Amino acid sequence: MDTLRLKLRGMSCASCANNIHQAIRLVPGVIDCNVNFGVEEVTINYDQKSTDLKTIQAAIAAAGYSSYLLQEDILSLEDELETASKLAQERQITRKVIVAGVISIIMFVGSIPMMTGLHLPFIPAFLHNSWVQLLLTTPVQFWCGWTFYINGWKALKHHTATMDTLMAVGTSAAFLYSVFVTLFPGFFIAQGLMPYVYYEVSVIVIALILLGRLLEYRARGKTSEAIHKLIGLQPKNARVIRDGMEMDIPITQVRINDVILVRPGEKIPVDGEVISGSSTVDEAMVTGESLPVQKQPGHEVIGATLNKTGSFQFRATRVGKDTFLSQIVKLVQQAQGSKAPIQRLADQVTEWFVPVVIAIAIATFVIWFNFIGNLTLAIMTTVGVLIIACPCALGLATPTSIIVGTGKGAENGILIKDAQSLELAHKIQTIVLDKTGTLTQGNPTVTDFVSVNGTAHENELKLLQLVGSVERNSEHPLAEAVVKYTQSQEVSLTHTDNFAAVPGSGVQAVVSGRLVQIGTQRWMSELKVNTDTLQEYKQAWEDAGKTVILIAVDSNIQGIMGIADALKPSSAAAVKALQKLGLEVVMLTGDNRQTAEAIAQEVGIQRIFAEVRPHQKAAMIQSLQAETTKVSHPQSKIVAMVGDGINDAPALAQANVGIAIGTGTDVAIAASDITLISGDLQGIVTAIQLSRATIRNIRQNLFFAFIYNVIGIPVAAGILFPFLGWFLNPILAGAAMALSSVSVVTNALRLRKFKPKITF
Ligand SMILES: Nc1ncnc2c1ncn2[C@@H]1O[C@H](COP(=O)(O)OP(=O)(O)OP(=O)(O)O)[C@@H](O)[C@H]1O
Ligand SMILES: [Cu+]
Ligand SMILES: [Mg+2]
Repeated sequence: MDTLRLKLRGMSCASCANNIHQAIRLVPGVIDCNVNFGVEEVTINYDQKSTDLKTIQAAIAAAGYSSYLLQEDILSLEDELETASKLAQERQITRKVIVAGVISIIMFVGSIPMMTGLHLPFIPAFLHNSWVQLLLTTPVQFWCGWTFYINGWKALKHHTATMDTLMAVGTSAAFLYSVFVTLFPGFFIAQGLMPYVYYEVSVIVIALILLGRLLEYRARGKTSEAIHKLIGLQPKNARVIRDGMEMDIPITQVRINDVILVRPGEKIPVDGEVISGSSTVDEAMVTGESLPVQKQPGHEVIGATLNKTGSFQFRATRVGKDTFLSQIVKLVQQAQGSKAPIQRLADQVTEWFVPVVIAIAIATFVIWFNFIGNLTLAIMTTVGVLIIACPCALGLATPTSIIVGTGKGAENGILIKDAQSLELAHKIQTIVLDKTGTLTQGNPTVTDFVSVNGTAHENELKLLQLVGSVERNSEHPLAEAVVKYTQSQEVSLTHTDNFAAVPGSGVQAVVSGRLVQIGTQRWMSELKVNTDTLQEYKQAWEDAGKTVILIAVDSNIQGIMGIADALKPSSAAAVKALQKLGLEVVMLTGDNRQTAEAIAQEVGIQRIFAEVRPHQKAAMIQSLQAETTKVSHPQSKIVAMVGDGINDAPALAQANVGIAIGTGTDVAIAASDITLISGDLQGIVTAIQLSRATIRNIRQNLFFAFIYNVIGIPVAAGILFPFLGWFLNPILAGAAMALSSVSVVTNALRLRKFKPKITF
């Protein structure tokens, strides 16, 4: 299966998105596709054996829309041609709005004496002549309103209808009716009807709808502000040292392994590893981490972050579309193009909307004309229904909020994989935190070491040599800490045989013919190693929240080590904030129960699952999900898992929302639904707050979008006429339509003001 992302052109409302969706689905070999009206993009999953880009593009073209492949290098903004065509389009709409607007005003002013019955000498009477009005209306109808005809026709050819269809039919009806009255006034007089013309209906409605589109178009540009900011972070040039020469080159020419010089106050151009010099770097724009980070040789630097105090040289490790920034941008773009489950309802409504509306319009006409016999009212109510009914705001309601919400997340160092995860996050009931690397800094250090054979330096060193030699083979963070410790004691490590790691228990190997085993108390018991002599140390260290590992040589206990891993400074506050949000916070760890309890107490967690083997972690999540909230209404709980991404992957996948902690550049973005770029747990709180704010915003939008239609259609159809004597003037219907899209997008833009609330 292959995935393809195309930019789309020519959509005017959600019905268009629906049409494109249908057209692509019908291409043999397409597995599924997702058209996003908000970002004007489509994501297509297809089988590359049975179809290709050309066929799919042809299908889109046949449906009346254009498409082109998104650029490989996402960091370069849309190319100039694209920007120019966008500007030209905007200018064209603006011109039409002005023409339609000016003519609207003239016609409105011209009809004042007629409407009010006043004699106003400064308003020339000829303005109300129907032939003059016909002359004024024609350019608006057929120049300003031309796109409605074009798009309506395209849709008709595919046996569908869109907003443009409704607009074309609606305004044409008002226009043609007026032309008929202008030509044959006698026909109406003979029937006892006044020969009124309604040219201004068509003109003003076209002006309003175009104005609405223009405002919506502009506002929608602002929804992706966050991503433009991210892209704009990338510096243009890099100062590389090649063949001993310093030179400034464009960032696109930087290659892997180039040595790059960065001076104080400069942006770091690409990702890399410091080779000389030192400095502090402000990474806030990428990781969300507000404190500057110390950098020394061996440390990784992230492209687009800001160098503060010192100068240094680094070796480029990732360039172009592989940089961390590019990955973030790509991820955010994908998330913005994805569909939130909450949109399903809106989609279903849109799918049925246009045919249903046309049916209501016909019914309205038939009732007013055939049963009541009033042609004028019949025409006006039908036009009103056609104009108020457009579901365009409905198509914007969800995507615009999602675009702003995911962008806002990225600004705060929270990468959200798709709209679904963003939506689900506000429903989380239980949150499971991994201990090591999540609550703690993940920088374990050996703090205590005791050997059974007393403290004679000689004996200690001998044992350390065995321990270090074995642990050198292991990738576990604890092993790293042990090796570091042995190095600090200047023991030389030796060769080992038959190394084996027992996940969740420990490691073993043979060193100079002796079997060395290092691991948990439980494992020692399983191995029948008596550890009684060291219990006192074990108790004391575990109570202090340290991880204890025992060392056995040839099945005899030889030593014990205490390893401390400091809590992240933010952990306790974050746990408290999560509990305040009403979530149950649970700790999950492979470590010993006592150690776990000590840590849990420090951060304020009551529920602990300790000594959980790596392969059991996913099952633990499953059992938490199975816990039901109410007995009468069994509903599984929404559980989030927070882990360091790599070894917790199965648990992250099992959880409803998997949140990975990715510190610096080592992010396992793919494994999780949400990635906190900096290790700060406050990010979880922010993510949940953001999810809540976004969902609230979407609900408001859906309300705004629906309310106009729900109230507008029956009123336009004339339901109130028998009681109050009024129906919705088509002009008001046009105003309501324009207002609905604009109010939805404006409301979505309010989300830009989202700020994480830090609670203590
Ligand atoms: N390489 C090793 N050397 C010594 N002990 C080890 C090693 N690997 C695992 N252990 C022992 O097994 C225990 C469980 O390890 P595991 O990797 O499952 O969890 P963890 O990393 O300690 O904690 P968490 O689940 O919070 O990440 C460790 O606490 C340690 O006592
Ligand atoms: Cu509309
Ligand atoms: Mg671990």
